[in-house]
Amino acid sequence: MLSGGHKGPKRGSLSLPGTEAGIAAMAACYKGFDPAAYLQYNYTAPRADFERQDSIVPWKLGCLHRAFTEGDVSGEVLVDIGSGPTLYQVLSGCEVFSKVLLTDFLEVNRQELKRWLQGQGGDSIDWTPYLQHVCKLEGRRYDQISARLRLVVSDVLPIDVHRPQPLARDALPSAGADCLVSSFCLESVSPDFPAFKRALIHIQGLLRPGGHLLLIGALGESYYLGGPGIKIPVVPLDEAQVCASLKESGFTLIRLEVYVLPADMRVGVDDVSGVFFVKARKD
Ligand SMILES: Nc1ncnc2c1ncn2[C@@H]1O[C@H](CN(CCC[C@H]2CNCc3c2ccc(Cl)c3Cl)CC[C@H](N)C(=O)O)[C@@H](O)[C@H]1O
Repeated sequence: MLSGGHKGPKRGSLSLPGTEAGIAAMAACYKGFDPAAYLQYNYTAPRADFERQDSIVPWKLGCLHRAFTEGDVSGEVLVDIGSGPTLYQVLSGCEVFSKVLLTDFLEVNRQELKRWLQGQGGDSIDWTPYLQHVCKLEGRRYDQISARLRLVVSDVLPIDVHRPQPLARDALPSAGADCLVSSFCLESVSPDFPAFKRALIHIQGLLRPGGHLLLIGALGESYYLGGPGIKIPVVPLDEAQVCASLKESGFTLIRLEVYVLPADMRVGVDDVSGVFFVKARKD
């Protein structure tokens, strides 16, 4: 109960003053997000150096490749939560699923993805090295993987993980998606740890029971640059908080892998110290 006998709103609702203000403040931070700069910061060398085993992007692609192809992940519908202007998250998944949905909060990011999918050129980044790397991992042909991606990615939808219903109602089958992938989203869009945990519960609701969650995130990060001078606060997480949040939101952890950033991967665009990869299943 709030002071003075005033009956406060029920716990965990969006209408808690601090929560609503914090979520609005995060949305305001994202107004200046610059997809081209963001891609430059995180998706070129050294963070995306395919000649280096200890580069972040090859590590992420390896985790996703193993998780999608070890035989337990199956179904029709894969949703990527908070895609940003990137599609590396679904390169392995697009071979397993016949319907892939990309999602983001910002129109500028959705436009970036739609542009690549239409194949008319003018992209902010050349995804060729990414597709070639995954082809090598999976023994697939380059022209086959890009055609497959354009075939199965059926939409790029707006999403807000702070809403109990993050997607439009008709976006998914009534049973939910068969698999979710989400990379660096929840901790980078939440004002605090309670909001991170609520967002995890919201996306859990998008998944059918027995469906899989492949979650990539930052450890020990407090900010990142979403563009020149666009400093976005991040909820600093440790492994214990990640594992506890998964358990609390109705997931069984299958595997947790951790990558510790070598010094030369710290390039001044954030203060992230590690990256986690989680494979989990909805109870
Ligand atoms: N309410 C909201 N609801 C839903 N989605 C929202 C909301 N609000 C904002 N978004 C959207 O989330 C997306 C977060 N986005 C940037 C953070 C990553 C960044 C910072 N942390 C360390 C790190 C990063 C990137 C690479 C590497 Cl290697 C590292 Cl270490 C992830 C994009 C993509 N998935 C990626 O993997 O790069 C963004 O596109 C928003 O538009």
